[in-house]
Amino acid sequence: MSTSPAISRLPPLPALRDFIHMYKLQAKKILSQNYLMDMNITRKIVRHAKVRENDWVVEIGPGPGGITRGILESGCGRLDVVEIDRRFIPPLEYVAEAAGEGRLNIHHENALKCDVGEFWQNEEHRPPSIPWKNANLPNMHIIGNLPFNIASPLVIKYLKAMSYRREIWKYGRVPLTLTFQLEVAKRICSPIACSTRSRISIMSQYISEPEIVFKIPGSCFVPSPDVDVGVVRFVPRKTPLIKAPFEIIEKMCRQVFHYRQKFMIKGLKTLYPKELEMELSHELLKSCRIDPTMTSISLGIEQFADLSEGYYEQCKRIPGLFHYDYTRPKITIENLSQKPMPEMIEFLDEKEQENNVEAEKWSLKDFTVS
Ligand SMILES: C[S@@+](CC[C@H](N)C(=O)[O-])C[C@H]1O[C@@H](n2cnc3c(N)ncnc32)[C@H](O)[C@@H]1O
Repeated sequence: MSTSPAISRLPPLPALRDFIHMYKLQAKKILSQNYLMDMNITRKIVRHAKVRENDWVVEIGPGPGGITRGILESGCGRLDVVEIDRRFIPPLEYVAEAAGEGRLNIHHENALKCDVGEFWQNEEHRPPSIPWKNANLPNMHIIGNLPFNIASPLVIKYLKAMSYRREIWKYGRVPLTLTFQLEVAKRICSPIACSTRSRISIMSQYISEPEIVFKIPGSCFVPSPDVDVGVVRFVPRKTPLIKAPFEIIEKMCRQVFHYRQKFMIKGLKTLYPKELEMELSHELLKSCRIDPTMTSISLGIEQFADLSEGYYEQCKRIPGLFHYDYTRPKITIENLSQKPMPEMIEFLDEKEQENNVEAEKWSLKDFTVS
C-alpha cells in the first residue's frame, strides 16, 4: 500500500444525504446503524480527538462516511477504516478516490477480530513510535461512532491490547475517541461511590484516563436511537495503576461488582471454591486492609490494585485457582491446574522508571544519613 506524504484536504463530495440515496444505504437495525448526517457534529468529534495535520487515523465503522469526511478534512496523512457491512464499500471507495492516492484505505473486516496495528506495520512513512513513558502521544488515533452492540466488547478488547502494549499500542500511547450510549459513557468515567460505578469504570480508569468530551442528543442520528450518546476520549496512562495481568483485574472486577448492593465480600468469595472461600477471601482482605462490609462502588482504584495484586499472588501459589468458575463448581481447581495463567509483562521503561524512583530514594537517604 503506498502512502503519499503530500497532504491534500478533501475536495467537494455529494452531500451525505444524497450519498445515502445514491447507494441505497438504509440503516440495518441488526448492525445498530445510526448515522451521523450533521457534518458540524462529525467535525466536532474529530476536533475533540485532537487530530492534527499529517496524523494517521483508524476509524471503526465508517458507514456512509460522515466522520470519515471530517477526518480527511482535518488534513490527516492517512486514514484506515474498518467496516463490516459490504454495502458501504463502494461509497467509501468513491471518497477514497477523491481523497487522493493511498490516503483512505478500506478494510472490509470485523473490528472485533482485527488487529488495526497491522495496517501500518510495514509502512515507512508511519509517524514515529513514542515510548510510553514520554509525555507526548504518537501522532496516531482510533476514532469511531460505534454500533451499540459492539461498543463494550470492543472497548474491552482495546483496553486489553493497551495493557499489553499490543496491536496499535506497540507504537505508543495512542488515544481512542469513541461514542457510547450516554449511560455506558457515564459508567466508563464514573467516580467512586456513584451509582454508575461498575466493572468498566475500573477497567478503563486503571489503564487510561477516560473523559466524556461532549454529548450528542439521540435526535442527531438517523434513525434516532431512544438514548443520547457520549463521546469518550481515552488517553492511555504512562503507567497503569494496577500491577497485575489484565485478565486477573477483569476477573476481580467482574466478581466484586457481581452483587452491587451487598457487602463486597459476597462477590469476592465467588473467586474461590466453597471449601477455600472463607480462608482465602479473609486472607486477601486482611492483607489489603479492606473492610468486608464495604460495597463494590465505594472501593477506590487503589483498593482494586491491592485486591488484584493479592489475588494474583494467590493464583500463582494455588494452581488452577485463576480458572475456577463458581458457576461450574464440579470443575475443581485440581482439574484446572494444568491450564496456563496469564503472566505479567514487565516493560523496560516501567522498570527504568521504578529504578529512577529507587535511585532518588537512595540518594536522598545517603544525603540525610551523612
Ligand atoms: C452507528 S453506525 C455509524 C456509522 C458512521 N460512522 C456514522 O457516524 O454515521 C456503526 C457502523 O459500524 C459498522 N459495524 C457494525 N459492526 C461492526 C464490526 N463488528 N466491525 C466493523 N464495523 C462494524 C456498521 O455497519 C455501521 O456502519
